[in-house]
Amino acid sequence: MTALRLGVVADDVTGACDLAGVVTAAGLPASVLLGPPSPADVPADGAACVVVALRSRTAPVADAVAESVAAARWLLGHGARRLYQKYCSTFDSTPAGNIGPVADALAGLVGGRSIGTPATPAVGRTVYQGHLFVDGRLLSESPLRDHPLTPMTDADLVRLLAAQTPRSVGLVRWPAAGVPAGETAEHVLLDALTDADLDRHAAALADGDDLLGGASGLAAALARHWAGSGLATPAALPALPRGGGRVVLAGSCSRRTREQIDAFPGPTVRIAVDDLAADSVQAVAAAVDATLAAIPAGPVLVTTSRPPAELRAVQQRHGRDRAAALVEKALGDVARAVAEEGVRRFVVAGGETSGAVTQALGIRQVRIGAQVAPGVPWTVSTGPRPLALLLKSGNFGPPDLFTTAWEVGP
Ligand SMILES: Nc1ncnc2c1ncn2[C@@H]1O[C@H](COP(=O)(O)OP(=O)(O)O)[C@@H](O)[C@H]1O
Ligand SMILES: O=C(O)[C@@H](O)C(=O)COP(=O)(O)O
Repeated sequence: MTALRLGVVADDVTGACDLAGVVTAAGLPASVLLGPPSPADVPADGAACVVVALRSRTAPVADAVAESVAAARWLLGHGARRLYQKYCSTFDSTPAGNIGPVADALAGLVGGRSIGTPATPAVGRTVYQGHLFVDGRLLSESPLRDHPLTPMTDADLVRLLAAQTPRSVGLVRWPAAGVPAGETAEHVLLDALTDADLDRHAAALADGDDLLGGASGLAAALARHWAGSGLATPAALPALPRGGGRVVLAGSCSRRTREQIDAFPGPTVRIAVDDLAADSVQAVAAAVDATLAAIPAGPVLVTTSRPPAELRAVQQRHGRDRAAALVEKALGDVARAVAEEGVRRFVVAGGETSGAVTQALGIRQVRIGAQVAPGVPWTVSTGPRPLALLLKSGNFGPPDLFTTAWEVGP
Protein backbone atom coordinates (compact mmCIF):
# COMPACT_ATOMS: atom_id res chain seq x y z
CA MET A 1 0.00 0.00 0.00
CA THR A 2 1.24 3.49 -0.86
CA ALA A 3 2.26 5.55 2.17
CA LEU A 4 0.02 8.58 2.65
CA ARG A 5 2.75 11.21 2.89
CA LEU A 6 0.58 14.33 2.78
CA GLY A 7 -2.96 14.86 4.08
CA VAL A 8 -4.50 18.17 3.05
CA VAL A 9 -7.56 20.01 4.33
CA ALA A 10 -8.66 22.42 1.57
CA ASP A 11 -11.22 25.21 1.97
CA ASP A 12 -12.75 24.82 -1.50
CA VAL A 13 -13.04 22.29 -4.32
CA THR A 14 -11.06 24.03 -7.05
CA GLY A 15 -8.31 24.91 -4.56
CA ALA A 16 -8.14 21.22 -3.66
CA CYS A 17 -7.78 20.26 -7.35
CA ASP A 18 -5.15 22.97 -7.86
CA LEU A 19 -2.98 21.54 -5.06
CA ALA A 20 -3.61 17.92 -6.07
CA GLY A 21 -2.69 18.74 -9.68
CA VAL A 22 0.64 20.37 -8.90
CA VAL A 23 1.77 17.73 -6.38
CA THR A 24 0.85 14.94 -8.82
CA ALA A 25 2.87 16.68 -11.54
CA ALA A 26 5.79 16.89 -9.06
CA GLY A 27 5.73 13.14 -8.44
CA LEU A 28 3.32 12.69 -5.52
CA PRO A 29 0.17 10.97 -6.89
CA ALA A 30 -2.93 12.62 -5.41
CA SER A 31 -6.67 12.20 -5.10
CA VAL A 32 -9.37 14.59 -3.91
CA LEU A 33 -12.15 13.50 -1.59
CA LEU A 34 -15.18 15.74 -1.96
CA GLY A 35 -15.80 16.13 1.74
CA PRO A 36 -16.69 16.16 4.48
CA PRO A 37 -15.45 12.56 4.82
CA SER A 38 -17.75 9.88 6.15
CA PRO A 39 -16.43 6.83 8.02
CA ALA A 40 -17.13 4.73 4.89
CA ASP A 41 -14.77 6.83 2.72
CA VAL A 42 -11.26 5.51 2.09
CA PRO A 43 -8.39 7.16 0.19
CA ALA A 44 -8.18 6.15 -3.49
CA ASP A 45 -5.68 3.33 -4.20
CA GLY A 46 -2.19 4.58 -4.92
CA ALA A 47 -2.67 8.12 -3.58
CA ALA A 48 0.38 9.43 -1.68
CA CYS A 49 -1.44 12.72 -1.12
CA VAL A 50 -5.14 12.93 -0.27
CA VAL A 51 -6.87 16.30 -0.28
CA VAL A 52 -10.21 16.70 1.47
CA ALA A 53 -12.15 19.41 -0.36
CA LEU A 54 -14.43 21.31 1.99
CA ARG A 55 -16.60 24.31 1.15
CA SER A 56 -15.52 26.22 4.23
CA ARG A 57 -13.90 29.39 2.86
CA THR A 58 -16.82 31.66 3.71
CA ALA A 59 -18.67 29.36 6.11
CA PRO A 60 -19.33 30.51 9.70
CA VAL A 61 -16.09 30.18 11.70
CA ALA A 62 -17.37 27.45 14.05
CA ASP A 63 -18.56 25.29 11.11
CA ALA A 64 -15.29 25.75 9.22
CA VAL A 65 -13.28 24.74 12.30
CA ALA A 66 -15.44 21.70 13.09
CA GLU A 67 -15.38 20.42 9.49
CA SER A 68 -11.64 21.02 9.15
CA VAL A 69 -10.85 19.18 12.39
CA ALA A 70 -13.06 16.23 11.34
CA ALA A 71 -11.34 16.10 7.93
CA ALA A 72 -7.90 16.25 9.57
CA ARG A 73 -8.79 13.43 11.98
CA TRP A 74 -9.96 11.31 9.02
CA LEU A 75 -6.67 11.98 7.19
CA LEU A 76 -4.54 11.21 10.25
CA GLY A 77 -6.68 8.11 10.90
CA HIS A 78 -5.77 6.90 7.38
CA GLY A 79 -2.08 7.32 8.15
CA ALA A 80 -1.30 10.80 6.78
CA ARG A 81 2.25 11.55 7.92
CA ARG A 82 2.01 15.31 7.42
CA LEU A 83 -0.97 17.64 7.66
CA TYR A 84 -1.38 20.68 5.36
CA GLN A 85 -3.96 23.47 5.46
CA LYS A 86 -4.79 24.65 1.90
CA TYR A 87 -6.18 28.16 1.60
CA CYS A 88 -6.33 30.48 -1.37
CA SER A 89 -3.17 31.92 -2.95
CA THR A 90 -4.87 35.31 -2.62
CA PHE A 91 -5.58 34.68 1.09
CA ASP A 92 -9.34 34.95 0.42
CA SER A 93 -11.08 35.25 3.78
CA THR A 94 -13.40 37.53 5.67
CA PRO A 95 -12.02 39.51 8.66
CA ALA A 96 -13.85 37.03 10.93
CA GLY A 97 -11.84 34.09 9.63
CA ASN A 98 -11.45 31.32 8.55
CA ILE A 99 -7.74 30.87 7.92
CA GLY A 100 -6.57 31.79 11.45
CA PRO A 101 -9.13 29.79 13.47
CA VAL A 102 -8.68 26.69 11.27
CA ALA A 103 -4.87 26.98 11.59
CA ASP A 104 -5.19 27.29 15.39
CA ALA A 105 -7.34 24.14 15.56
CA LEU A 106 -5.26 22.01 13.17
CA ALA A 107 -1.96 23.06 14.77
CA GLY A 108 -3.48 22.05 18.11
CA LEU A 109 -4.38 18.66 16.65
CA VAL A 110 -0.81 17.90 15.56
CA GLY A 111 0.68 19.50 18.67
CA GLY A 112 2.80 22.00 16.76
CA ARG A 113 2.66 25.48 15.34
CA SER A 114 1.50 26.55 11.88
CA ILE A 115 4.05 27.48 9.22
CA GLY A 116 3.22 28.46 5.68
CA THR A 117 2.84 30.85 2.79
CA PRO A 118 0.34 31.60 0.05
CA ALA A 119 3.25 32.29 -2.36
CA THR A 120 2.71 30.37 -5.61
CA PRO A 121 5.08 31.85 -8.20
CA ALA A 122 3.76 29.55 -10.97
CA VAL A 123 0.53 31.58 -10.96
CA GLY A 124 2.09 34.95 -10.13
CA ARG A 125 1.60 35.01 -6.36
CA THR A 126 4.70 36.14 -4.43
CA VAL A 127 5.32 37.25 -0.85
CA TYR A 128 7.98 39.82 0.03
CA GLN A 129 8.42 41.46 3.46
CA GLY A 130 5.15 39.79 4.38
CA HIS A 131 3.21 41.50 1.57
CA LEU A 132 1.29 39.42 -0.98
CA PHE A 133 1.61 40.34 -4.66
CA VAL A 134 -0.64 39.11 -7.49
CA ASP A 135 1.03 39.34 -10.90
CA GLY A 136 3.41 41.96 -9.50
CA ARG A 137 0.72 44.15 -7.90
CA LEU A 138 -0.11 44.33 -4.22
CA LEU A 139 -3.09 42.10 -3.39
CA SER A 140 -5.01 45.20 -2.28
CA GLU A 141 -4.52 46.74 -5.76
CA SER A 142 -5.33 43.55 -7.70
CA PRO A 143 -8.77 42.50 -9.02
CA LEU A 144 -9.24 40.61 -5.72
CA ARG A 145 -10.02 44.02 -4.21
CA ASP A 146 -13.47 43.66 -5.84
CA HIS A 147 -14.19 40.01 -4.98
CA PRO A 148 -17.93 39.68 -4.25
CA LEU A 149 -17.56 37.55 -1.09
CA THR A 150 -14.04 38.18 0.18
CA PRO A 151 -12.76 41.58 -1.02
CA MET A 152 -9.04 41.80 -0.16
CA THR A 153 -8.16 45.40 0.69
CA ASP A 154 -4.95 44.78 2.65
CA ALA A 155 -1.81 43.03 1.36
CA ASP A 156 -0.01 42.75 4.72
CA LEU A 157 -0.26 39.05 5.58
CA VAL A 158 0.91 39.43 9.17
CA ARG A 159 -1.80 42.03 9.81
CA LEU A 160 -4.44 39.92 8.01
CA LEU A 161 -3.63 36.74 9.92
CA ALA A 162 -3.17 38.52 13.26
CA ALA A 163 -6.75 39.85 12.92
CA GLN A 164 -7.99 36.24 12.74
CA THR A 165 -6.18 34.64 15.70
CA PRO A 166 -5.32 35.47 19.31
CA ARG A 167 -1.94 33.69 18.86
CA SER A 168 1.33 35.32 17.87
CA VAL A 169 2.18 35.75 14.17
CA GLY A 170 5.78 35.95 12.93
CA LEU A 171 7.43 36.44 9.55
CA VAL A 172 10.51 34.82 7.98
CA ARG A 173 11.86 37.50 5.66
CA TRP A 174 13.47 36.73 2.30
CA PRO A 175 16.06 35.22 1.75
CA ALA A 176 15.98 33.13 4.96
CA ALA A 177 14.66 29.56 4.57
CA GLY A 178 12.71 27.53 7.11
CA VAL A 179 12.12 28.92 10.59
CA PRO A 180 15.26 30.39 12.19
CA ALA A 181 16.20 29.42 15.75
CA GLY A 182 14.78 32.01 18.13
CA GLU A 183 11.56 32.57 16.16
CA THR A 184 8.91 31.65 18.71
CA ALA A 185 5.69 32.81 17.05
CA GLU A 186 2.89 30.25 16.96
CA HIS A 187 2.03 31.16 13.34
CA VAL A 188 4.96 31.69 11.01
CA LEU A 189 4.50 33.22 7.54
CA LEU A 190 7.22 32.83 4.91
CA ASP A 191 8.43 35.22 2.23
CA ALA A 192 9.00 33.53 -1.15
CA LEU A 193 9.57 35.04 -4.57
CA THR A 194 10.43 32.00 -6.68
CA ASP A 195 10.01 28.23 -6.71
CA ALA A 196 13.67 28.03 -5.65
CA ASP A 197 12.74 29.94 -2.46
CA LEU A 198 9.89 27.49 -1.82
CA ASP A 199 12.25 24.55 -2.44
CA ARG A 200 14.60 25.87 0.25
CA HIS A 201 11.69 26.26 2.68
CA ALA A 202 10.43 22.75 1.84
CA ALA A 203 13.84 21.20 2.43
CA ALA A 204 14.02 22.88 5.85
CA LEU A 205 10.45 22.00 6.87
CA ALA A 206 9.76 18.57 5.30
CA ASP A 207 10.78 16.47 8.29
CA GLY A 208 9.07 18.27 11.18
CA ASP A 209 5.69 17.76 12.84
CA ASP A 210 4.30 21.27 12.55
CA LEU A 211 1.18 22.06 10.56
CA LEU A 212 2.19 23.31 7.11
CA GLY A 213 -0.09 25.48 5.08
CA GLY A 214 -0.73 27.99 2.38
CA ALA A 215 -1.59 27.59 -1.27
CA SER A 216 -0.35 25.02 -3.78
CA GLY A 217 3.17 26.46 -4.17
CA LEU A 218 4.65 25.18 -0.90
CA ALA A 219 2.86 21.81 -1.32
CA ALA A 220 4.42 21.39 -4.78
CA ALA A 221 7.85 22.19 -3.30
CA LEU A 222 7.33 19.52 -0.61
CA ALA A 223 6.35 17.02 -3.34
CA ARG A 224 9.51 17.89 -5.32
CA HIS A 225 11.58 17.45 -2.15
CA TRP A 226 10.12 14.02 -1.36
CA ALA A 227 10.32 12.87 -4.99
CA GLY A 228 13.96 14.01 -5.12
CA SER A 229 14.73 12.07 -1.90
CA GLY A 230 13.10 8.88 -3.24
CA LEU A 231 10.21 9.19 -0.75
CA ALA A 232 7.59 9.65 -3.48
CA THR A 233 7.17 7.85 -6.76
CA PRO A 234 5.20 9.15 -9.72
CA ALA A 235 2.41 6.83 -10.87
CA ALA A 236 0.69 6.42 -14.25
CA LEU A 237 -2.04 9.01 -14.61
CA PRO A 238 -5.60 7.71 -14.88
CA ALA A 239 -6.91 7.52 -18.46
CA LEU A 240 -9.72 9.96 -19.22
CA PRO A 241 -13.01 8.53 -20.41
CA ARG A 242 -13.36 9.38 -24.12
CA GLY A 243 -16.40 9.64 -26.33
CA GLY A 244 -19.81 10.97 -25.31
CA GLY A 245 -20.61 14.65 -25.20
CA ARG A 246 -18.45 17.48 -23.82
CA VAL A 247 -19.97 20.22 -21.69
CA VAL A 248 -18.54 23.33 -20.00
CA LEU A 249 -20.50 24.62 -16.99
CA ALA A 250 -19.42 28.15 -16.00
CA GLY A 251 -20.91 29.73 -12.87
CA SER A 252 -17.77 31.72 -12.11
CA CYS A 253 -18.02 35.47 -12.74
CA SER A 254 -14.28 36.06 -12.28
CA ARG A 255 -12.37 38.06 -14.88
CA ARG A 256 -10.42 35.08 -16.25
CA THR A 257 -13.56 32.94 -16.62
CA ARG A 258 -15.30 35.75 -18.47
CA GLU A 259 -12.32 35.95 -20.86
CA GLN A 260 -12.61 32.19 -21.41
CA ILE A 261 -16.35 32.52 -22.12
CA ASP A 262 -15.72 35.38 -24.57
CA ALA A 263 -13.03 33.35 -26.35
CA PHE A 264 -15.21 30.23 -26.73
CA PRO A 265 -16.31 29.90 -30.38
CA GLY A 266 -18.81 27.02 -29.92
CA PRO A 267 -22.50 26.91 -29.00
CA THR A 268 -23.33 28.79 -25.80
CA VAL A 269 -26.45 28.25 -23.69
CA ARG A 270 -27.09 31.16 -21.31
CA ILE A 271 -29.24 30.74 -18.22
CA ALA A 272 -30.65 33.96 -16.70
CA VAL A 273 -31.29 34.27 -12.97
CA ASP A 274 -34.55 36.16 -13.73
CA ASP A 275 -35.81 33.07 -15.62
CA LEU A 276 -34.71 30.75 -12.82
CA ALA A 277 -36.54 32.91 -10.28
CA ALA A 278 -39.71 32.85 -12.41
CA ASP A 279 -39.75 29.09 -13.17
CA SER A 280 -36.56 27.17 -12.56
CA VAL A 281 -37.92 23.81 -13.78
CA GLN A 282 -38.83 25.31 -17.14
CA ALA A 283 -35.57 27.28 -17.43
CA VAL A 284 -33.44 24.22 -16.66
CA ALA A 285 -35.44 22.01 -19.06
CA ALA A 286 -34.92 24.53 -21.86
CA ALA A 287 -31.17 24.70 -21.14
CA VAL A 288 -30.87 20.89 -21.11
CA ASP A 289 -32.73 20.60 -24.45
CA ALA A 290 -30.56 23.28 -26.06
CA THR A 291 -27.38 21.63 -24.73
CA LEU A 292 -28.28 18.13 -25.92
CA ALA A 293 -29.23 19.48 -29.35
CA ALA A 294 -25.84 21.20 -29.73
CA ILE A 295 -23.64 18.36 -28.43
CA PRO A 296 -23.04 16.48 -31.71
CA ALA A 297 -21.15 19.49 -33.11
CA GLY A 298 -18.54 19.64 -30.27
CA PRO A 299 -18.17 21.12 -26.79
CA VAL A 300 -21.13 23.17 -25.51
CA LEU A 301 -20.85 26.00 -22.98
CA VAL A 302 -23.65 26.46 -20.43
CA THR A 303 -23.23 29.62 -18.37
CA THR A 304 -24.87 32.03 -15.95
CA SER A 305 -21.83 34.30 -15.72
CA ARG A 306 -22.38 38.07 -15.91
CA PRO A 307 -19.99 41.06 -15.80
CA PRO A 308 -19.70 42.87 -12.44
CA ALA A 309 -22.30 45.64 -13.01
CA GLU A 310 -24.98 43.21 -14.25
CA LEU A 311 -24.11 40.78 -11.46
CA ARG A 312 -24.69 43.50 -8.87
CA ALA A 313 -28.06 44.35 -10.44
CA VAL A 314 -29.13 40.66 -10.39
CA GLN A 315 -27.98 40.37 -6.78
CA GLN A 316 -30.01 43.44 -5.86
CA ARG A 317 -33.14 42.06 -7.55
CA HIS A 318 -32.96 38.58 -6.06
CA GLY A 319 -30.56 38.76 -3.09
CA ARG A 320 -26.95 37.58 -3.35
CA ASP A 321 -27.43 34.24 -1.64
CA ARG A 322 -30.71 33.41 -3.36
CA ALA A 323 -29.26 34.24 -6.80
CA ALA A 324 -26.22 32.06 -6.08
CA ALA A 325 -28.40 29.21 -4.80
CA LEU A 326 -30.62 29.35 -7.92
CA VAL A 327 -27.57 29.29 -10.19
CA GLU A 328 -25.82 26.47 -8.33
CA LYS A 329 -28.96 24.29 -8.29
CA ALA A 330 -29.59 24.95 -11.99
CA LEU A 331 -26.05 24.11 -13.12
CA GLY A 332 -26.10 20.98 -10.93
CA ASP A 333 -29.45 19.94 -12.46
CA VAL A 334 -28.15 20.50 -16.00
CA ALA A 335 -25.03 18.42 -15.22
CA ARG A 336 -27.10 15.53 -13.88
CA ALA A 337 -29.56 15.60 -16.79
CA VAL A 338 -26.90 15.64 -19.52
CA ALA A 339 -24.83 12.96 -17.71
CA GLU A 340 -27.91 10.74 -17.80
CA GLU A 341 -27.94 11.30 -21.58
CA GLY A 342 -24.34 10.10 -21.93
CA VAL A 343 -22.14 13.17 -21.36
CA ARG A 344 -18.94 11.94 -19.70
CA ARG A 345 -16.58 14.94 -19.88
CA PHE A 346 -17.16 18.21 -18.04
CA VAL A 347 -15.17 21.39 -17.56
CA VAL A 348 -16.55 23.33 -14.58
CA ALA A 349 -15.52 26.95 -13.88
CA GLY A 350 -15.75 28.25 -10.33
CA GLY A 351 -15.14 26.91 -6.83
CA GLU A 352 -18.73 27.09 -5.54
CA THR A 353 -20.01 25.96 -8.92
CA SER A 354 -17.70 22.92 -8.86
CA GLY A 355 -18.93 22.00 -5.39
CA ALA A 356 -22.55 22.18 -6.55
CA VAL A 357 -21.96 20.23 -9.77
CA THR A 358 -19.97 17.39 -8.21
CA GLN A 359 -22.57 17.11 -5.46
CA ALA A 360 -25.37 16.90 -8.03
CA LEU A 361 -23.43 14.21 -9.92
CA GLY A 362 -23.01 12.23 -6.69
CA ILE A 363 -19.19 12.18 -6.96
CA ARG A 364 -17.25 11.39 -3.77
CA GLN A 365 -13.65 11.14 -4.94
CA VAL A 366 -11.54 11.99 -8.00
CA ARG A 367 -8.08 10.85 -9.10
CA ILE A 368 -5.81 13.49 -10.55
CA GLY A 369 -4.85 13.27 -14.22
CA ALA A 370 -2.85 15.47 -16.58
CA GLN A 371 -2.60 19.22 -15.96
CA VAL A 372 -3.86 21.53 -18.70
CA ALA A 373 -2.16 24.52 -17.03
CA PRO A 374 -0.59 25.09 -13.58
CA GLY A 375 -3.30 24.23 -11.02
CA VAL A 376 -5.79 23.13 -13.68
CA PRO A 377 -5.73 19.31 -13.84
CA TRP A 378 -8.16 16.87 -15.38
CA THR A 379 -9.61 14.50 -12.81
CA VAL A 380 -11.40 11.16 -13.13
CA SER A 381 -14.13 10.17 -10.70
CA THR A 382 -13.76 6.86 -8.87
CA GLY A 383 -16.61 4.35 -8.98
CA PRO A 384 -18.28 2.22 -11.60
CA ARG A 385 -19.05 4.89 -14.24
CA PRO A 386 -16.06 7.25 -14.33
CA LEU A 387 -16.51 10.82 -15.52
CA ALA A 388 -13.74 13.19 -16.61
CA LEU A 389 -13.98 16.47 -14.71
CA LEU A 390 -11.84 19.58 -14.94
CA LEU A 391 -12.75 21.71 -11.92
CA LYS A 392 -11.04 25.09 -12.28
CA SER A 393 -10.70 28.12 -10.11
CA GLY A 394 -12.31 31.25 -11.50
CA ASN A 395 -8.89 32.89 -11.78
CA PHE A 396 -7.00 30.07 -13.49
CA GLY A 397 -6.38 28.63 -16.96
CA PRO A 398 -5.51 30.17 -20.37
CA PRO A 399 -8.16 32.21 -22.24
CA ASP A 400 -8.75 29.37 -24.79
CA LEU A 401 -9.19 26.73 -22.05
CA PHE A 402 -12.73 25.72 -23.03
CA THR A 403 -11.53 24.80 -26.54
CA THR A 404 -8.08 23.36 -25.81
CA ALA A 405 -8.61 21.48 -22.52
CA TRP A 406 -10.12 18.45 -24.29
CA GLU A 407 -6.92 17.64 -26.18
CA VAL A 408 -4.81 17.14 -23.02
CA GLY A 409 -4.29 13.92 -21.09
CA PRO A 410 -3.77 10.20 -21.53
N1 LIG B 1 -25.79 35.59 -12.95
C1 LIG B 1 -25.51 35.40 -11.66
N2 LIG B 1 -26.11 36.12 -10.72
C2 LIG B 1 -25.81 35.94 -9.41
N3 LIG B 1 -24.91 35.06 -8.94
C3 LIG B 1 -24.29 34.29 -9.85
C4 LIG B 1 -24.54 34.43 -11.24
N4 LIG B 1 -23.76 33.53 -11.89
C5 LIG B 1 -23.05 32.90 -10.95
N5 LIG B 1 -23.36 33.33 -9.72
C6 LIG B 1 -22.78 32.87 -8.44
O1 LIG B 1 -21.46 33.40 -8.35
C7 LIG B 1 -20.67 32.51 -7.57
C8 LIG B 1 -19.35 32.28 -8.32
O2 LIG B 1 -18.47 31.65 -7.43
P1 LIG B 1 -17.53 30.47 -7.85
O3 LIG B 1 -18.30 29.41 -8.58
O4 LIG B 1 -16.80 30.04 -6.60
O5 LIG B 1 -16.52 31.14 -8.87
P2 LIG B 1 -15.04 31.72 -8.59
O6 LIG B 1 -14.13 30.52 -8.53
O7 LIG B 1 -14.80 32.59 -9.77
O8 LIG B 1 -15.09 32.48 -7.27
C9 LIG B 1 -21.47 31.23 -7.39
O9 LIG B 1 -21.97 31.17 -6.08
C10 LIG B 1 -22.59 31.38 -8.41
O10 LIG B 1 -23.74 30.71 -8.02
O1 LIG C 1 -4.89 29.04 -4.37
C1 LIG C 1 -5.60 29.37 -5.32
O2 LIG C 1 -5.55 30.49 -5.87
C2 LIG C 1 -6.66 28.40 -5.80
O3 LIG C 1 -6.26 27.09 -5.49
C3 LIG C 1 -7.95 28.68 -5.13
O4 LIG C 1 -8.12 28.37 -3.96
C4 LIG C 1 -8.92 29.41 -5.95
O5 LIG C 1 -10.24 29.54 -5.39
P1 LIG C 1 -11.49 29.97 -6.35
O6 LIG C 1 -11.02 31.13 -7.17
O7 LIG C 1 -12.64 30.32 -5.44
O8 LIG C 1 -11.84 28.79 -7.21
